[in-house]
Amino acid sequence: MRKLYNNRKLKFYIGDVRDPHSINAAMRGVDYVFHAAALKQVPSCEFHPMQAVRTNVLGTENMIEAAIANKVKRVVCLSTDKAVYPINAMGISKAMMEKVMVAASRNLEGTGTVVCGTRYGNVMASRGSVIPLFVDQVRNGKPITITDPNMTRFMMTLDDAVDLVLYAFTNGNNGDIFVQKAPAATVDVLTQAILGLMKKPEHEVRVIGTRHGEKLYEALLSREERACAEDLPGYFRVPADGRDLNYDKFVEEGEQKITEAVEYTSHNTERLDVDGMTKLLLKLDFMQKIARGEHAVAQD
Ligand SMILES: O=c1ccn([C@@H]2O[C@H](COP(=O)(O)OP(=O)(O)O[C@H]3O[C@H](CO)[C@@H](O)[C@H](O)[C@H]3O)[C@@H](O)[C@H]2O)c(=O)[nH]1
Repeated sequence: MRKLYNNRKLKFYIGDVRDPHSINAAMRGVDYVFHAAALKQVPSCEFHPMQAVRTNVLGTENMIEAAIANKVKRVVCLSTDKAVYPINAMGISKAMMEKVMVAASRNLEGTGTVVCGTRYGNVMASRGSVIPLFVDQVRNGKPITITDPNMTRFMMTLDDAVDLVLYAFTNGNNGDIFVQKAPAATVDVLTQAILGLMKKPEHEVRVIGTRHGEKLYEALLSREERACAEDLPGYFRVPADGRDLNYDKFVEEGEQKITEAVEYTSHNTERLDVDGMTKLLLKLDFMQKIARGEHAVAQD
């Protein structure tokens, strides 16, 4: 990376969020932190859950403590839709990461540090994800392996993900979690759109069944969060629950709203058809190259 970017403003450190000393050194003199370090692949976390705890939960605690100690002004933690109603180790560890962030946010008065978070869905064509996998399968003449044609996922471009992080960075109060409103598609629609762009509509497709820890659909907001989320143009803001442990002080407000609220999921958001999915795919440099028959490498 140092050679690739060749920019004197960039400094690279060898370290690990699991090692507090290494991140403390990297945070000296830093104003802002975007915390993206994570074990993010669902099946591998399923087999190694404690590794997910070490990086995603304890690593976040280390990072926030180092940020406070070094008087960092703003910290944005990146989470995932898989943290909502989590069923897999990756999602559970990210849900705990959010809890660590929100709990820390309650004790920051007077420190000058603000911590907030973002939650997003699948970043299209990110490294190790389904789009580059399907493209490789087609190129190598292998069948496309579909888990479940009816499974839906939120679809975001890398630019959308960056916009969300910058939105949180600009607008976040302590403990806020921001979610971007996003369309979704079924795996079947995604497959048809990719095959159409690669001009291989007849390519063999094989259904392999759901992988470890996978959900039929994802949620970006739980019902309880939707009831208290601020509905902003393009985004939702979930404020931290600001109550303390003296629950008897608080009137039971908001229960009616929770009954009426509906979670925000990849099944009930705007649904893309093959045309819509194709248009969205063509926003990606990666897919434009693939559609032209050129070589392309997935982004991180
Ligand atoms: O051979 C395959 C692999 C995947 N899929 C499906 O494609 C969709 C997307 O899969 P994948 O790209 O592996 O992403 P997810 O497992 O949904 O997880 C990604 O998206 C999350 C956001 O939801 C991030 O938090 C994770 O880090 C990231 O790996 C899912 O419905 C899979 O079942 C297939 O049909 N066939």
